[in-house]
Amino acid sequence: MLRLAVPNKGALTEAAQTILKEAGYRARKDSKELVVVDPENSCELFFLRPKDIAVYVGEGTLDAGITGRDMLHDSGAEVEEIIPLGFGRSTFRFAANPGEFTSVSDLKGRRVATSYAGLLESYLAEQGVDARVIKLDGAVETAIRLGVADAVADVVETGTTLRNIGLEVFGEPITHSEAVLIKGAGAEETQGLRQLVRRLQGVLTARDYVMMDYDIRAERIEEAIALTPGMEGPTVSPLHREGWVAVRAMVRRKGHQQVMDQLWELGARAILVTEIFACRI
Ligand SMILES: Nc1ncnc2c1ncn2[C@@H]1O[C@H](COP(=O)(O)OP(=O)(O)OP(=O)(O)O)[C@@H](O)[C@H]1O
Ligand SMILES: O=P(O)(O)OC[C@H]1O[C@H](OP(=O)(O)OP(=O)(O)O)[C@H](O)[C@@H]1O
Ligand SMILES: [Mg+2]
Repeated sequence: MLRLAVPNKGALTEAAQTILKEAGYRARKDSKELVVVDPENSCELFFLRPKDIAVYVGEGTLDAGITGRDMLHDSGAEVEEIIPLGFGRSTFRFAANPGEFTSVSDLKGRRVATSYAGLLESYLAEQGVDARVIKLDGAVETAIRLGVADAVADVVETGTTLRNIGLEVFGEPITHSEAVLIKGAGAEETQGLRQLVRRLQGVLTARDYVMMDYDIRAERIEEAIALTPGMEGPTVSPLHREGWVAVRAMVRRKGHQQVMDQLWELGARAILVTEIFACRI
């Protein structure tokens, strides 16, 4: 039985559920369901607070989990990243009233509010800056206006929250984050976990690629293959038309319209693009 931790609340919840569903695992019926047993996949899904997930996985009570990279660093748990999952992208940054600070070294002796104290403390120590860390649970941006802190260190995605309260980022980003699949540091990858990883990689590839089919004159095939090299090499089949071949290859979704334009210029016709629903590469 694979025991997997999934965020039950917050920014990662919906996307984590979607990717697991696309990978063939059972979804929960409503947000009050805390454990879902999925006998068909020999899996139990535990819906937990995203910040607690690294702790459970690090303690070895759960085999794997989906959490944010920033959260896993913050927890200090003995876990390792298996694969990045491509959603929940954010940066973790300092912010303050405009013009007040320009770099982390300006924070010496000042108060910095955050809900990621572990991450912030280790960054400040690394930078050799002695500042006071004020631990808050959330909505930390307000701490400056309320006089509890001189600066904040928080998750920034679009920057809207900061703008709304009149704060500006300063200094280098502390870390870049996205959702990741984690397991206990040095823990053995069970058959169930290997299957989960393969399925998730399949979903990620299916999201990143499209399938492209086209017909082209045989003498232009090498130029066409240079544009659509595929994974192992494209499938080239004879066409029931003298001097023409049919080509099928996986192409990166991003930029596939440009590839179609270039193929058209080479004389390719009947260029079709279809979604890949699932795959194992
Ligand atoms: N607006 C956002 N856009 C993208 N990712 C985000 C955003 N806010 C948070 N994240 C990321 O999502 C993960 C979980 O953060 P989230 O804010 O959901 O948890 P939390 O603060 O513990 O929960 P809650 O906000 O419910 O108290 C983190 O890795 C964080 O980087
Ligand atoms: O740059 P933005 O797109 O505005 O996103 C960043 C905001 O999103 C998160 O807040 P969340 O909703 O999780 O509330 P919290 O602060 O209580 O955790 C984060 O803590 C920031 O406040
Ligand atoms: Mg939050």
